Amino acid sequence: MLSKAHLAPHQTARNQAISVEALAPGSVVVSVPSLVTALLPSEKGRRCDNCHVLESGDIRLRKCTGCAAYWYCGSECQTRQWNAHHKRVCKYYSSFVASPGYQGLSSNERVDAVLLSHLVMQLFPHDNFSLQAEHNGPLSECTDLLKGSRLDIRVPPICGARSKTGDPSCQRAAHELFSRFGNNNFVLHSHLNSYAHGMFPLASRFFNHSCAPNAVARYINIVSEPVRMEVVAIRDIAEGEEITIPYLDPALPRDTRRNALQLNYGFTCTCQLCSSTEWLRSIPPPARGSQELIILETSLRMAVFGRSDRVAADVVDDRMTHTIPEGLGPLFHESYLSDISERFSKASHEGGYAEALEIGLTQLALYCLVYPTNYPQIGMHALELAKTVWNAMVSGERFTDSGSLAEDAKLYLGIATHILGIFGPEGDPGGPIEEIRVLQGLLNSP
Ligand SMILES: C[S@@+](CC[C@H](N)C(=O)[O-])C[C@H]1O[C@@H](n2cnc3c(N)ncnc32)[C@H](O)[C@@H]1O
Repeated sequence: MLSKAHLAPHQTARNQAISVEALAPGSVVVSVPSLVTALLPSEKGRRCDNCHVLESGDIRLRKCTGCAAYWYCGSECQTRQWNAHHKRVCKYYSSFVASPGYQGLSSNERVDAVLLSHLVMQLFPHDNFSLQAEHNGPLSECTDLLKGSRLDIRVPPICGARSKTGDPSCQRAAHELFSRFGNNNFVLHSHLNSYAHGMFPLASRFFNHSCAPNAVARYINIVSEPVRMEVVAIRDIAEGEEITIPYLDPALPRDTRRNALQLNYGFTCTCQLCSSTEWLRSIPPPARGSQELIILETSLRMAVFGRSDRVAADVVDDRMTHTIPEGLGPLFHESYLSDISERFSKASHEGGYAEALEIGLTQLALYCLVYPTNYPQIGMHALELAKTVWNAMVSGERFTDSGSLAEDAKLYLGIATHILGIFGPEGDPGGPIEEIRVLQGLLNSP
């Protein structure tokens, strides 16, 4: 039992997390430390390998002199990780990453190979790879997790003394643990950008998936402490209601989500988004710039904002429920969202602000339909729009209705403030909440 949720039986998922009290948006349902993590290769040397804080003016990272591949913010983190698993990894790490077995893996698989190595070395410190776990210990927490449904898993090589890792009992233990990776592990993020993979067995044990979740995960980095995962309510959750989180991006097309959930987790999603969009077929959108596409995009903005040229402040009203109008099906094809995201990003960074603001508004309308209310990505996009409006205001680019630009910026900033305020700060210092504060100052200055 967690303080705000308890486990109850679930028809198909074994168990589910049920709220023991009414929760308001922004409430932290659970805060749990990581059992084990591994940084993405791009983050090595930028973050402490143990607590994952970023190098900064105040924090200087020092290399492990043994392997020259792990970095620490101080002796506390270095000692903790040494005792947890690094003393059994350090000597073998450089030959491990140069080995054909590791080199043949994709970048995600490489992170999981390192994560598995950390886990095995941590759980079996005396090379007794017995799976007979102590009740309530970390090994039993791991083996208590449901196994994934994939039959084709290929257990990656693990880093450590060859005489130990090649031992059949070690291989068996690695297989048992790895068979739970795909459907239980998490990708850690800071300001919604991924930086590591990690295991949080207690959170895995509790939270089922929904494409229309009422909670999301955020990650908290504190110097010299294990990264914490917090599950935060994004809307009102009633006492007795199931608390769910998204296992994948709900903005992915319905078929893509369903295939991925079936393949990796072995279930068919029956959430409100999946069941209300059964009619959606994969129809490609009309060509970019065509009249048909302009009509569809205008209808989309009308459906969400009640007008096509401007955002409506009440898109963040928790009582608003948006249903996807049937005629807009082609805008939910997988090529469309990636196309407009790319066009918005290009136009908002390179100028051509009028175009950026129109595409960005359409993207916001799409997000309001596919994401649940207060989903952090809606807030992040509203912030990008507010910044783009600000850039447009100071660029000197001429707009037919430039008088409303400052008002638009405030509307977008209001949406970002509301949603990202509920999500709260995550990961590294600065980030969107700081950007909102700066932009608010600029907009309010005379
Ligand atoms: C991280 S675990 C979630 C906790 C799990 N219910 C338990 O009792 O341990 C993930 C597994 O739960 C099940 N699951 C999660 N969400 C589900 C859903 N919406 N419908 C059916 N099964 C689900 C799947 O078996 C999936 O592989």
